[in-house]
Parts: sequence; C-alpha cells; structure tokens
Amino acid sequence: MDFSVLLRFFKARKFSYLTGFAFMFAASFIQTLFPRVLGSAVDLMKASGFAVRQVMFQVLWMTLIAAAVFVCTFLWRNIIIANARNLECYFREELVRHFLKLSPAFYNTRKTGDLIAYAINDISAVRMTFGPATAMSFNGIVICFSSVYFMFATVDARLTLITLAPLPFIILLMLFTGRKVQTRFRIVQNQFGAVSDRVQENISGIRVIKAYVQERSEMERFSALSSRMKQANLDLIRVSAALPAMIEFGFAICFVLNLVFGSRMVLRGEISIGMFVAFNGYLSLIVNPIVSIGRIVTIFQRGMASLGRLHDILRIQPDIQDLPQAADIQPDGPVELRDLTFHYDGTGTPALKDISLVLPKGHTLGIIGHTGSGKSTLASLLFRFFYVESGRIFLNGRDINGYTLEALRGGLGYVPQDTFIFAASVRENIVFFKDGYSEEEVREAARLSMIADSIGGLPEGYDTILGERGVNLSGGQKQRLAIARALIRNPAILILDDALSAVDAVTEGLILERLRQTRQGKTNILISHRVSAVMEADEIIVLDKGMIVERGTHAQLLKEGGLYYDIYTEQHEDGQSAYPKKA
Ligand SMILES: Nc1ncnc2c1ncn2[C@@H]1O[C@H](COP(=O)(O)OP(=O)(O)OP(=O)(O)O)[C@@H](O)[C@H]1O
Repeated sequence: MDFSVLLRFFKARKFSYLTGFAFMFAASFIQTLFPRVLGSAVDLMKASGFAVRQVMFQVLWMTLIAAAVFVCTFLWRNIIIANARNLECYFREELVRHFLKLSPAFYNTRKTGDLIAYAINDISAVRMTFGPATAMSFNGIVICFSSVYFMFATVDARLTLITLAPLPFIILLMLFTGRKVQTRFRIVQNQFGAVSDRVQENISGIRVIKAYVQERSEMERFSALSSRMKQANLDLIRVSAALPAMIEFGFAICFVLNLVFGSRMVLRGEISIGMFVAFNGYLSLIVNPIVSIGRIVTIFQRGMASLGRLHDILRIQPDIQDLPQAADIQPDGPVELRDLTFHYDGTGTPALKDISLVLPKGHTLGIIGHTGSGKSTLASLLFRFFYVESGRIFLNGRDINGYTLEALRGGLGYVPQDTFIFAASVRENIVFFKDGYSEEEVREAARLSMIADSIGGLPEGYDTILGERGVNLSGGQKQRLAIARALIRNPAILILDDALSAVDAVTEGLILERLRQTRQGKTNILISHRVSAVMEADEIIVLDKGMIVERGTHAQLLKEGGLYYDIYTEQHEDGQSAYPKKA
C-alpha cells in the first residue's frame, strides 16, 4: 500500500505531532502515579495515631496529579485531534485534485455515488484512524505499560501474573476478530457507494421518474439496495459489537482473581492494604485502554480498508498526461486532421474513420450529420479527452500531444452538447469562478450570446443564484449562458457542439451573426444537426458512421444532392428545396 500521501502530511507537521505526543505521554504517565499515592495515603491512615499533615501531603499530591493530567490531556487532545481534521482536509483535497486529473474514460466506468463515498466515508475512516484511534492506542500503551510496571515493581509480581493471566487470550481474540471486521467494512463501504449513487441518480432524474410514473419501482429498487446495506452493517456489527463484551468478560475474570488472591495476601500480611488498593487502582486504570482495544482495532481495520480503497483510486494514472517536452503555449489558428481513426475502449466499430481535413486560421468549419455519426467525438478529441496517437491531429502545425493539457485547453473554447450550469450566481457561471474579467466583459459576453435580456429579467440580475444544474433556467437560456462562458475567454478556436439546439431559429440566426462579427480572424467549429447553424461556414463536412461522406460549402453540398441535401430538405417545412436533387 502506498502511504506517500500520509507520509507527506506527517512530515510537514512532525513538530506539532511530537508536541502532541509529548503531552499525551505526560498525561498518561502522570495518571499512573495516582494509585500509588492513593495506596500510600490508605497505609498512612491505617497506621495507629497517623499524622494528619502527612495524609494532607498525599492529598495535595493527588490534586496536583489530577491538575497536571487535566492540562496535558487538554493540550494533546487539541493538538492531535486538530491534526486529524487537517489530515482529513488534506487527504480530501488530494483526492479531489486526483479526480480532476483523471480523464473522461475513468468516469465512463465509475459511479458518482461510489466516488462520493471515497471523498466522505473513506476519508473520515482514515481521520478516525490517525486521530482518535492513534491517540487512544498511544495513551493506552503508556498507561498499560507503566501500570503493569508499578504492579510488578511496587506491589507483587506473582499477584500481577495471576491477575493478568486472561490478557493474552483477550488480545488473541481481538486480533482474530479484527480481520473479519476489515473484510466486512469493505462490503459496507461498497454498499454505501451503491446507495448514494442511487439517491444521486433519483434526485437528478426526478423529472423523468415522475413523468414515467416510476416512483414505486424506483422505491422498490432503492429498498432492495438499502436492505443490502443494512444487512452488510448488521454483519459488521455482529463481529465488532461482540468484541467489547468479550473483553469486559475477560476483565471480570481478572478482578475476581485479584479479589481472591490479593485479599488472601493482605490477610497473610504479604502486602499492605494500601498496596492492595493501589493494585486495584492500576487494574481499573488498564481496563479502559484494553476495553477500547476492541474499538481501536475496529477503527484501525476500517481505516486500513479505507486506505486500501483510497490507494486503489489514487494509484490510477490519468491516461492522458503532459509529455515531458510538451509546449506550454496556447494553440492558435489552423486545425489539421490526418487520417484520424478513433475507437472508444471496448468497442469494435470506430467512432471516427479516416478523417482528414485542414481548417485554416480564421475560418469556420461546420460539422453536420445524423445522431451517432461522430460529431461530438471529433470535438472531444481536439481537447484530448481521449487518447489519440501522435501524427493525427495538429493545431498550429504542432501535434496535439505536444501541448500541455492546460495550454491546449486554454486555447480552446468549448460549449458541450450537455451544458452544465453550476449552483452559483449568473456572473460566476459566466466567468467560471475566475477573477480578472471586468463587468463590461461579462455584459458583452452575455450580449453576444443573446442572454443579456433574460438575465435582466432575473430577480437579482447577474447576482441571481441559479439552482443546481440551472434548474431555474430554460434549456435555451442554459445554452446561451454556456456560450457566454466560452465567449468571454475569447478563445483562438471556438467549438460549439450542438450548442444552439434549444434556441429558436431567429435567436440562433442572431447569435451566429454576432459570432461572425466578433470572431473575425479566429477559428470556429460549429457542430449541429441543423443546416441553419452551419450553412454560413467556410467549409462544411458531413459525417456518417464516423466518416466524412461529403464536404464543401452550403451551395456546393446542395448541388451535390447527397446526404446534406437530404438533411436540408428534411428540415424545410414543405420538404421543397430551391435545389432539385440530382438524378
Ligand atoms: N464514451 C463513449 N464510450 C463508448 N462509445 C461512445 C462514447 N461516446 C460516444 N460513443 C459512441 O460513438 C459514436 C459517435 O458518438 P458521438 O457522440 O460522437 O455522435 P454524435 O454525432 O455527436 O451524436 P449526437 O448528434 O447524437 O450527439 C456513437 O456510436 C456512440 O454510441
């Protein structure tokens, strides 16, 4: 297992940890002085004609011990528990940083709920392990060792051995049970992932569920999952709950042995009554740490299971990374594709086949084709969302793999087919949480994308907080807001992937006209099902089953009378075209 994330954290905070452990050591050790002083006080009081001053002195000792334990405990708890919270925060940030690095191919095979479980449950289990559980173990070890030492050294070795005889059995039992806890906890975590995934899907798909009256069947599916999770938890509890009970039973035997043999030694005068009291005090002191071993083992086992799960995720290398010599300059201008063929993992048929094209700087390319013809795939390859071998895609004459991801994507503006609106203000959605854009720039981007009037109608204009995924906007408004987000960056190459599908024809025409005016000299790629969105492009390619089947200008393609012509005629009300189809 790779502990590098943990080690980095501990290294950075070693002084804080050392201070915390020093106070913890002091608190635990000082605590074990108490039974000795109590025993001495009892012996003093038992002696005939005892000196009150001496007893008062012992009482003062006990008060000082209690005060020192209080101060040291307060300090170590603050330091160690605060560090555990810092660890949790650090680990979660590392995980999310890793999630952000992973490419779309990773998310194709993972479920959201499961990934949420990593960020919440697993990290919390790691915090518990390296916070409370580590503190409890250290504290317990110091208390047990010093108590047993005092029992041996200052009371009686034989009595100590007899009384503590059940301890090895208790420890073996704990080790045996711990392994089972770890296995069962992994199952619980997986079930938790499945349940949260279902809840998440139900909430995001609530409209579809209602429209199809699927509430009952969804509830049944959810109940089945929830019961499975309950069962996994019950299986876990069955093992983990038995442990403390068994340990307490073991200790009850220790106390009985102590009572039988210790009292006999007092009666025989082998040990004083004060020593017997001190011995009992030590025995009581070690009960808590040893009873907590059950809890500690459970927490450790859970923590280790979670650490294993986190490790499995963290070691996944993003399949798309910067090459060592990658250029950190943003691409600009011409786009060239040479014989590009692309398969999605695990699919037999290529999503794109033998695609070659040259799009000069400042030109607009239109891509049209039926659903599933490969249009969005082409766009996502320009962003290196998926791996493409070198020698296939060139931007500005440089192979796409020769750019750093940040520079490459920084030079491209993208409005994907499924626009994503964040639960934030309209302004934040346009600037995308980046500082540095002026109010004028925000308003200009909104004007260009024809969303300014709609924003004016919102209760707080640009400061209106939008619902999750933009639920309080229409489909067309969401698309226009997403276009504003791309336009404010003024990218060298702008790609609109069916980004006007939900706006009416007049608005679409107005947006395209504004784009033509403002993006003079810049490169644009317009992907659409609709002829109206691409007809003004300098060149249009028609995709069918991943291949370019036609290319040319609008007029040329209509004259050809092929697929483009068919799409055009399908989309004009009366099915009539000014261009008669070629025989
Ligand atoms: N993540 C993926 N994994 C596997 N196959 C995929 C994936 N995304 C798309 N495909 C497949 O690749 C082919 C091209 O899909 P693509 O999304 O590029 O089509 P499109 O032309 O953009 O369609 P639409 O107009 O409906 O958006 C389709 O057969 C599709 O099923």
